[in-house]
Amino acid sequence: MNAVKLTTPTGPVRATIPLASSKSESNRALIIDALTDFQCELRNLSTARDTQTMIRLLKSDDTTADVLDAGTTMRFLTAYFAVTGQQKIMTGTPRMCERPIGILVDALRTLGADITYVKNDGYPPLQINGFTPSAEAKVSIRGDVSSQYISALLMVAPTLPNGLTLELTGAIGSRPYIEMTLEQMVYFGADLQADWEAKTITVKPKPYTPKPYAIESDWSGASYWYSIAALAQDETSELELLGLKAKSLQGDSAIVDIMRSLGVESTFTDTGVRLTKQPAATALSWDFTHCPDLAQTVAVCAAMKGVILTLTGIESLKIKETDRVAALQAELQKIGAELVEIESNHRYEVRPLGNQSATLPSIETYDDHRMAMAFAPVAMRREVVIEEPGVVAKSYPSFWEDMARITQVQAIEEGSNVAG
Ligand SMILES: O=C(O)C1=C[C@@H](OP(=O)(O)O)[C@@H](O)[C@H](O)C1
Ligand SMILES: C=C(OP(=O)(O)O)C(=O)O
Repeated sequence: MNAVKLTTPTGPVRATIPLASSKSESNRALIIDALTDFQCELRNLSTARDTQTMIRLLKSDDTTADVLDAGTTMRFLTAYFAVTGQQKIMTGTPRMCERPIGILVDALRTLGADITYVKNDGYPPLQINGFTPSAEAKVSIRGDVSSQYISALLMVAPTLPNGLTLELTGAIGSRPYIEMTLEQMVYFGADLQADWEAKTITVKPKPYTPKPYAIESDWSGASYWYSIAALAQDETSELELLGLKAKSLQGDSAIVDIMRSLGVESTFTDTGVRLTKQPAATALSWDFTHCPDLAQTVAVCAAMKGVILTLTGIESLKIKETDRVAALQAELQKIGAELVEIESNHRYEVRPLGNQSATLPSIETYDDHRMAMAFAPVAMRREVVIEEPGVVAKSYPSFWEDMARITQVQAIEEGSNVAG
């Protein structure tokens, strides 16, 4: 087995963490840059595999674009290649080919794209054959499956001859990601209007203006450090996370509010944010509709702290890198907690059972970077093994190097006994 064993630190946990930059902001900036013929100067692009894959595919003349496991790369490039009239086969990992894309393909077809499915209707791989702009400039689209379809359409909208009006139907999930898209578009000169009451977004046809753009550090990646601060046993522990701003485009900056209840105080500085410890609540309810990527972090943190956590808005977790609800249910048991469904597909509860087993827990990661990083902070309370640690490369390649700043990260070779 390929794994890492994490040791429990003795004494206060103190470190300055550089963090990866946001793959969400990076991938949007890259699409907009491509639409300006690569005239923007993008600074601090993410080293995340999802972003590096986007860079590689934007430069490639290959007819097959393999996005690996990168959801934004799949959705954003499908819209970009379609409206720029490129012939491409879009594919990815087996899991990517189980993640739905029919809602985006239907919308692009309405706008004039010729797209066919290579295997299963509604799922990658897809073949993009060309684009004949239709007179239609209005599209209705569901808002409750993935906001990435909406962001993908919005970013290409200024290049359409008649612009685009999107009518969002049903509940809207991950809204801060749509707002991030709109803010980046406006920065690059887009003319648009969003009416959240009427659930309508209108984008005028108008070319983007090339400009320099600097990407912020990743708040989703920061969440693991918040969990580490919350679980650190020494009350004088202190972490500084570099490159984060109080006013962020990223909805996952909600971790500041969530972690206040779990015992972490945030102080913003000129260089980032300083985390210190404060008393924690014994129970917490949180709606993750608009910050789904934080759910695993908070669930594991609550389980280890003995906090009863009620989670709502986690339906979309089932169609991400893995079924994250099922993965959490299986792995939380190994650290003496359970994730119980209270109300069908809507309300869940993390119940810490308080019976930590003496056996060293070995956490499976299901090809999901967030499973690895969400469970790593367990090491603040007890030794833990994280299997297939390389999964972190999707969003935060230097995660284990950063972990080594605060604790011992021991690589475990294939076939060795981890029970020691
Ligand atoms: O637009 C984005 O950058 C993202 C949107 C979210 O996906 P959904 O909109 O599918 O929830 C989030 O989970 C993902 O990690 C990144
Ligand atoms: C869901 C995620 O990414 P994507 O959907 O872009 O693969 C994530 O990073 O947690």
